[in-house]
Amino acid sequence: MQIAIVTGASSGIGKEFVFQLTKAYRNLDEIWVIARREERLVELQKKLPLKLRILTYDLTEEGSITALKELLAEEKPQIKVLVNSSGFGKRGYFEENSYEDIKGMIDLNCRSLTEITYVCIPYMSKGSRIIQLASSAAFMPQPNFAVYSASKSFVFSFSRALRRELSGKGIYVTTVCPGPVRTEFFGIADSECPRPMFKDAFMADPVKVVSKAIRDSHKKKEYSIYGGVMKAFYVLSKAAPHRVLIFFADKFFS
Ligand SMILES: NC(=O)C1=CN([C@@H]2O[C@H](COP(=O)(O)OP(=O)(O)OC[C@H]3O[C@@H](n4cnc5c(N)ncnc54)[C@H](OP(=O)(O)O)[C@@H]3O)[C@@H](O)[C@H]2O)C=CC1
Ligand SMILES: CC(=O)[C@H](N)C(=O)O
Repeated sequence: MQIAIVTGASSGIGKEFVFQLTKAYRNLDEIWVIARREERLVELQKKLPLKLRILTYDLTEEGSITALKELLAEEKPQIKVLVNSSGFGKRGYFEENSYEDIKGMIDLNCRSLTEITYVCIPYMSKGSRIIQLASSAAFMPQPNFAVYSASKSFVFSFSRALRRELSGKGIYVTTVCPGPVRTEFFGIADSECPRPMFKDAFMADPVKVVSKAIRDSHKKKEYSIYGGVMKAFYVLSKAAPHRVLIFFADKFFS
């Protein structure tokens, strides 16, 4: 059985991946979709011809990835694509964030992504793809979004090294680093601290971000950055001293 696995499939970027993978990978037998909101996943199934395996997991809960591991051992599928899209961020100064949110960001964005990748690799082979959702927030430390941006730097760093390690097996890892994308993400992220207004000017369409990510993954690209502004930001984050960028980010953009 050939499958794709998509985490964060109940909303936003993950959900869009499910739609677009159905068209981009014609030989899939199933897409395994992971999120907490089962009703959303059931609704998604109604819109798709391909069978979805609905896995209602809270990935921060002990045992959820063990359940996935056991299911993989039982079904022994060939994983053609893994998309790790579950994630959340909470804006605000570190000491003002609740520790529950801080721990949750690290747990979901870093630990669960790492563990899912680990349990899936044994079921991948030459030509399989891993698509990891990092963010443009990975490019430099961001005051007022400190733990989120650090969690995404982890994803970016881990995934680029993993790409090298897996290249001998013909498994390709692409890290997706979007700027702001119009999804439900901001309902949670901005609930206690509004986002800087300028972000609204760069809000991208998830359809375009995902379409580029799938194209870049097919081209075996190391990373996928949608839009000229975010590409320029990436170059700036490489060229300018982070001390200076962090100062301006805190003063004008937090
Ligand atoms: N939107 C943006 O501007 C950007 C987003 N990103 C990244 O892209 C990824 C997707 O974000 P986006 O689609 O925008 O956000 P959404 O809020 O729209 O989707 C987040 C997804 O993660 C799932 N999720 C959240 N918590 C858990 C949990 N504990 N266990 C299992 N699943 C969970 C949600 O499902 P449910 O609630 O049903 O569990 C949902 O499907 C994230 O990693 C985000 O950091 C990167 C750059 C920009
Ligand atoms: C939420 C994100 O990850 C985005 N890159 C942003 O900085 O708004």
